[in-house]
Amino acid sequence: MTLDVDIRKTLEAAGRRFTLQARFRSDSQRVVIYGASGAGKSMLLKALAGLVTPDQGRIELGGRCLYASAQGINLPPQQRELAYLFQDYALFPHLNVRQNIAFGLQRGWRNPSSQTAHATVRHWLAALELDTVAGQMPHQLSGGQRQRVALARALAAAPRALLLDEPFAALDPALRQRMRAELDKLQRQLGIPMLLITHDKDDVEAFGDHLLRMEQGTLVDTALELKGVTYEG
Ligand SMILES: Nc1ncnc2c1ncn2[C@@H]1O[C@H](COP(=O)(O)OP(=O)(O)OP(=O)(O)O)[C@@H](O)[C@H]1O
Repeated sequence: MTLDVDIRKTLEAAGRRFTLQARFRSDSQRVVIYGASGAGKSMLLKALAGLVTPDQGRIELGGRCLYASAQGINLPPQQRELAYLFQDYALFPHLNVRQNIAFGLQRGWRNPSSQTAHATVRHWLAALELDTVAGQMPHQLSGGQRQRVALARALAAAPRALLLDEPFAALDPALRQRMRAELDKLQRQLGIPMLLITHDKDDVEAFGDHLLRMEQGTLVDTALELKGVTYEG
């Protein structure tokens, strides 16, 4: 699936100005955006998801226009069919594992029953080895389990692509390695395109089939750099 992005956004706060400029095109199933803290990675991911509106530009995924300032197109997040995995997983603390996953299924379904036994929920509980903790609340889970629940909730909605914000940052080093291997396997099984932002070189090695570097708000396509193509931002 081709992701085609050309956006610009300027933010100003306390006399400081930050400009995000991102232009890239990728057919890769595994895109990694690498950069230091504050470089603008999260802002780019949020712009793709529809959580931040660029000042100008366009975003296309698989030939479908998600945003185009010139045409006044700006699909709301729920119509973009993208799953967003937040750095802290953002699980609903008052819902158990089964309910959290069910929440991903039906937009606007605010209160799924605790006995929800929807086939899709069962599928994702099994796929991510969460059967035994299905009735537990998020605070009763380990870090790795929490991440799996967030992934299951994201994937239950059958998104067209998965956006991951520092997916392993909240885990201790040993678990990080294991969860990296699990995500690697899952992504290959599902064949779902994913775009991951990180400042961790190990994530780049594991998932960076197409690597882009974010530097002070500007995106540099390392594939083009290697080919000697000048990037104009
Ligand atoms: N609402 C805002 N108003 C003004 N500036 C902002 C706002 N939100 C973020 N910024 C600035 O935009 C820049 C990019 O922030 P962003 O969160 O995208 O960085 P990041 O690369 O994801 O960093 P990290 O890895 O620490 O999450 C930062 O310098 C930040 O200070």
